[in-house]
Amino acid sequence: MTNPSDHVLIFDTTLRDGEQSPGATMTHDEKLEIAEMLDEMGVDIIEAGFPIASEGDFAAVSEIAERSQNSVICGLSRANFKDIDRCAEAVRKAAKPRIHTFIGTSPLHRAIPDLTMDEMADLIHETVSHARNLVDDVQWSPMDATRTEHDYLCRVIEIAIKAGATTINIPDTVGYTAPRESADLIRMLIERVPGADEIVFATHCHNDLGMATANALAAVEAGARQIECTINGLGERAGNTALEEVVMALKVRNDIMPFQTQIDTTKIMNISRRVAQVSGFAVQYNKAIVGKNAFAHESGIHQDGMLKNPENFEIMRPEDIGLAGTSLPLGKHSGRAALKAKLNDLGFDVGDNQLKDVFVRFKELADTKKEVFDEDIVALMTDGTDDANDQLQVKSLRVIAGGEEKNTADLTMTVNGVEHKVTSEGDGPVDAAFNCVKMIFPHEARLQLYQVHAVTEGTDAQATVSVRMEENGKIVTGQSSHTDTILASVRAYVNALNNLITRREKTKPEGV
Ligand SMILES: CC(=O)SCCNC(=O)CCNC(=O)[C@H](O)C(C)(C)COP(=O)(O)OP(=O)(O)OC[C@H]1O[C@@H](n2cnc3c(N)ncnc32)[C@H](O)[C@@H]1OP(=O)(O)O
Ligand SMILES: CC(C)C(=O)C(=O)O
Repeated sequence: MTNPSDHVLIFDTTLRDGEQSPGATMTHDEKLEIAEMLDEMGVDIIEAGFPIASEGDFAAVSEIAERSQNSVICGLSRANFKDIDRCAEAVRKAAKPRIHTFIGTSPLHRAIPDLTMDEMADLIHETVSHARNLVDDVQWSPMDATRTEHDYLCRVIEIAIKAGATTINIPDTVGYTAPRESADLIRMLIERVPGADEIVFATHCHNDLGMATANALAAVEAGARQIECTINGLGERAGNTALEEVVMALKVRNDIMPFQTQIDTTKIMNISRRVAQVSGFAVQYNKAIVGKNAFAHESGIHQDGMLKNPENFEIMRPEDIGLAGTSLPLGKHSGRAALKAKLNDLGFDVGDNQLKDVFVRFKELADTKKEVFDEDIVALMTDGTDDANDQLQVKSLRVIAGGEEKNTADLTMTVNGVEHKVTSEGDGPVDAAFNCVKMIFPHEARLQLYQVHAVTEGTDAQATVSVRMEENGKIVTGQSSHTDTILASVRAYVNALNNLITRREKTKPEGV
């Protein structure tokens, strides 16, 4: 018989098993902050640390116990009185204290303290009884349960229940089990262990084979009613079951997994970011639920589908986990629908022809950049170059720069449709390229300002170049943006010259 209750308790062990990830150590204050966030988001039980491990761990568990408002506060202890007493002392001030004690029961783990099966059974009875004399809420774990002989597992769980354990946790310590086996194990224990219906079975899965979430959910379907998990799946080796994954799976697929948690899912994103910061473990981009790309769509077909109806490509709303919304980052796979939506967002009202033109330049840019940012789009829209009616047009540019030698540029430009190719030297690549322009289009205009700034971050950022020139007291400007700074410079310069030509024509005396 499976457990008839549909409420699944969420036991978070970010501060204990999560902190055991090499390098994830958190400071005292960071632990208090994370515990407060867990408490506020509705976590039923917080495993705050391993009090015997160090003075620091003891202090953190004690202070979290004192401060917690809603959650049960739990500490871990080995199967000895010293650990259990220290743990009891640490959780003493909690409104709802829990002692969690464990010992490895599989053949491999029984060999560590070198105990016979009977000796270990006696030790379990003594230690769980001792813990139960100190607090009412005792959790016991047969470490490496999934590699423990079933008969022995049933025997020691029965002993722990009789000694007063109120929660029996079934750890898949080395991430070895698989969903069907995880469910069968819980079902077998519920059927065979006397007193199983009096306690809560918990599932504690590791992710060594990438199955922690699936194994935890399978255990719940078989009757477990407590999931042990961590924020971002932090934990020993490949980590633990990720809290955000099991909670959202139960929410999104409640039709086939009709279980409830009391987690306020809108707080997920915030705590995920904070745990990533304090642990120093960045969340991978494609991580389920909390990865940067979990609610981002770059490809045109998906973006178009998302704009028509978000349900086309999203099974949950970003707001459900506390994100402001879906993002449709623009890149080389994007299409016109997303570009138009972005232009509208940025305040540009474009007609079909202009969209067609901008789209061509956008694709050219996207081919040279990983991601096209809002600033890149603004730069594309305000770029003064590439007007088909311009008298001067840059066709190609090649520069040889660096080293001791003078820099050289080869420029091909058309003047009123006639192609010119020249080569020139200069004091730098920009100077060499500008000298080429002067050879093709000689003029007396003075360069007053030449300014470059990166529109976005990174070495593939677009550079926006602004040029100001003066001729007979008249000022003209030119602008261009490109990931190639030298090309942007030449195009800005030529843009200013085209504006100068237009200005000359407008101001020339009539009849001349
Ligand atoms: C699967 C898990 O996540 S289990 C939790 C793992 N977490 C940690 O280990 C983090 C905290 N641990 C620590 O700070 C230290 O290991 C301490 C303070 C607990 C112990 O430190 P030490 O006394 O130096 O022992 P050490 O770490 O070298 O070895 C562990 C000892 O605990 C014993 N032990 C391990 N598990 C248990 C257990 N459940 N019950 C009783 N004894 C145990 C081992 O047999 C070994 O004993 P020994 O020293 O007599 O050989
Ligand atoms: C202490 C136990 C629950 C544990 O962390 C494990 O077995 O992975």
